[in-house]
Amino acid sequence: MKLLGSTILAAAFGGEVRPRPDDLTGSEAKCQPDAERDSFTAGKFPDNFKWSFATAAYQIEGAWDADGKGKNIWDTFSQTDGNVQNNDTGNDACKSYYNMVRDVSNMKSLGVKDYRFSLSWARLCPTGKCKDASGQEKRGIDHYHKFLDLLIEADIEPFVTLYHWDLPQNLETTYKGWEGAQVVEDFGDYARLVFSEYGHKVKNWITLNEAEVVCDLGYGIGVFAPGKANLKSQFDCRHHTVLAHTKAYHIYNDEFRATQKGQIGITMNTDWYEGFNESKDNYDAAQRWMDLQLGFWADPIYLTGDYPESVLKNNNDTILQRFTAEQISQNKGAADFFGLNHYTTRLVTDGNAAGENKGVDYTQHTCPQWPQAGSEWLYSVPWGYKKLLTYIHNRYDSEQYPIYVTENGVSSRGNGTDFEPELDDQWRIDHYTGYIGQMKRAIDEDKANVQVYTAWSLMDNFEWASGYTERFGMVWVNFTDPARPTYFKDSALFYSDLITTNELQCSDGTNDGTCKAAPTTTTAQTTTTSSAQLVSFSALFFLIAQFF
Ligand SMILES: CCCCCCCCCCCCC/C=C/[C@@H](O)[C@@H](N)CO[C@@H]1O[C@H](CO)[C@H](O)[C@H](O)[C@H]1O
Repeated sequence: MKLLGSTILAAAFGGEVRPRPDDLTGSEAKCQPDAERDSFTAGKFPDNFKWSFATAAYQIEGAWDADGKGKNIWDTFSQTDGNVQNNDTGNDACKSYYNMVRDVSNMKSLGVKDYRFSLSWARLCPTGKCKDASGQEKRGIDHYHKFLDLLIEADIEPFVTLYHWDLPQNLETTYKGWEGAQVVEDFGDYARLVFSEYGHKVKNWITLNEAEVVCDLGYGIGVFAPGKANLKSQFDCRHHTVLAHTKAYHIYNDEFRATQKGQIGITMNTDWYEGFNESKDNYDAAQRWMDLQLGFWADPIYLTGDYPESVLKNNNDTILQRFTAEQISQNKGAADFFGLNHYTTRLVTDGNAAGENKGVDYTQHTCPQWPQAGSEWLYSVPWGYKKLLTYIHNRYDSEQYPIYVTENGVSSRGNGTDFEPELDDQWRIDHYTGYIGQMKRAIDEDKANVQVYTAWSLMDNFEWASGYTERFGMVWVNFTDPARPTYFKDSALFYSDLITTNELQCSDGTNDGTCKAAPTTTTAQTTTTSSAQLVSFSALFFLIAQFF
């Protein structure tokens, strides 16, 4: 493996480069290279460390109306013109519903031992109502039995996510989905069905994937399903996701744990938010972002049972429902591990508001030096990952709640076509090497108890509102060919090597324990995006950044 120059790295990330919202000049201290901060170590990982791949049902399965499956909110959203780039849908996606053997055999060839995937709620219970047999769909239930049997036969351990964004449409139509309190009960019934059906085959359960994205993008600004834009809807959704997780945890704990002997947790997503400089106001502003994006779920479950102080202080009870004393005691400690999805970093400044808004506002910034991936929001900043892991270790006690990294990865955009697959993704290997190296530092230097690392994703798939324009996979999928042939990218071989040896090599192939991070540079602006798109993406990001 060769260390590529940073210009190539930056250009190859996307092929087609996105507009950037950077407002920093790059001369700011935290944008500058820092040898100590940016270097990372190679070498062996702890024994029993698990290397996994992740996917999600709606993003890979297709077969959107096969075998009695009910419609879900992403079917509705993507089948409505104008919601997804190119009006792409997940109707067929990677056709994994029909290609279970292909997916398992790809993993087997790569030496994969652990695989995270999600169940489609509406495949098991078409209306979302799972309480009794009349609401359940046997063909859907049988499908996942077959898939689990294939995994087990291939010696691949399943990590199963119950909810990865595809809420049965009926629940959205009947009581506004995650806005309605009834969703907590219905999610509990769904969880009970899943544990009782599959609990003898599955020992690792993840209740919800990225509730923050579900609620903020789906109900708060409406760029994801179900496409609502309302502050109260967003916070009702947030509140109900905490309660839904806690409900499922206690069902597992009380009814299944003793016999099934598995573990259960939630997966939260967060960027690393770093004070722009050492000023206390900026440090506090960054902490407020951490509280809102991560602490909203992590504090109730792993710390106090209740929302972080800044969240309680800055949101009155007409917006944010408060937990009862009983709920607080049910929330606290309701997990066996700390599931984390992490992709990128932001610098934060305080809004400098006075009066009653003091300590409320903040602004995010990115450095022009940070290489941008194929997704506009994703900048490659490996040092932020180490800081985040250390923060989680200290604040949420990773000795008690081991950290399972359930997603980390990087996208390309526009490089290669289905007819000319771009399988040389050394830039992706360099990105993973940097992030995994910084994770190793957090483990070795700061004693963060990280036990699982999961790459997003096994294969290219339906990237939500971006459709098929962004590729996160280590396996290339030809979305034009009805047979959906797949090809290993170079990164798949890199990851396979990591799984087999449990040892990280530096990008230049050396392994003396001290790799130097690849220098970074501004992404080359060779965009082919139209100016109309530039305006809309910038506007969208302005909206997201200003939202809270
Ligand atoms: C014609 C209309 C086009 C509209 C285009 C809208 C684009 C919206 C972009 C929204 C920005 C998203 C920011 C969120 C980022 C991440 O937190 C989030 N995507 C992480 O979620 C996980 O990401 C994986 C890769 O993105 C993967 O998709 C997985 O399912 C998620 O768990």
